[in-house]
Amino acid sequence: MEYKEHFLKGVVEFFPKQFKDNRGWFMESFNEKAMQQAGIPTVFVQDNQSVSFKNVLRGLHFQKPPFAQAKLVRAVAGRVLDVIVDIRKASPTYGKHLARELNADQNNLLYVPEGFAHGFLALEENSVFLYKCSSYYHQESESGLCWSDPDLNIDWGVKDPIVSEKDKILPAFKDFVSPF
Ligand SMILES: Cc1cn([C@H]2C[C@H](O)[C@@H](COP(=O)(O)OP(=O)(O)O[C@H]3O[C@H](C)C(=O)[C@H](O)[C@H]3O)O2)c(=O)[nH]c1=O
Repeated sequence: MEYKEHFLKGVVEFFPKQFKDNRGWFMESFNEKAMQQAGIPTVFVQDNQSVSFKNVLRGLHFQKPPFAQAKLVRAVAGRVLDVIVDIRKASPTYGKHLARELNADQNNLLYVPEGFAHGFLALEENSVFLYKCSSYYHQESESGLCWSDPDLNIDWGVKDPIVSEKDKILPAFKDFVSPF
């Protein structure tokens, strides 16, 4: 499977080959060997799926160690703007973010290591987001950062997304002490 390493260390984007014929198309959406070839040692234990109306923004979320999660994320329907923020204190790209469109045409997948806050904006109605996690959900370990934080300076392309009450009160980056 073709892949590309991004400037944030450990972040890899995969581009599965689509086999098209007169019935439609086929692709391998996950292949452990492809992960190993990209130098990713992760074992996944949980799949998550969410459906979002257009302009829904979920994030920026992470689980604190020892329940930190690496994720392999993709849009299986619609389009999303996926954003990850490096919150690894010792990283030279601490506080920097990557924004990538994930869509059901390209079927690109993004591998997000532990130590990143993650969120996405649904660019189309009923965008279906499917992702693998390397640790189980642990509600008490959930944390996050404010999606519109001025210091993170993320251009989401929308001014007034639909955000959960929980996400509306996530902390500012300037007050943040990373657990990574
Ligand atoms: C994440 C999760 C949630 N839940 C329950 C808890 C709530 O009752 C309900 C909705 O959860 P939440 O509002 O946290 O869902 P999202 O806002 O989509 O959260 C996710 O959004 C961003 C994009 C992420 O990267 C994380 O995986 C995750 O935080 O599902 C579970 O039962 N298991 C789970 O693994």
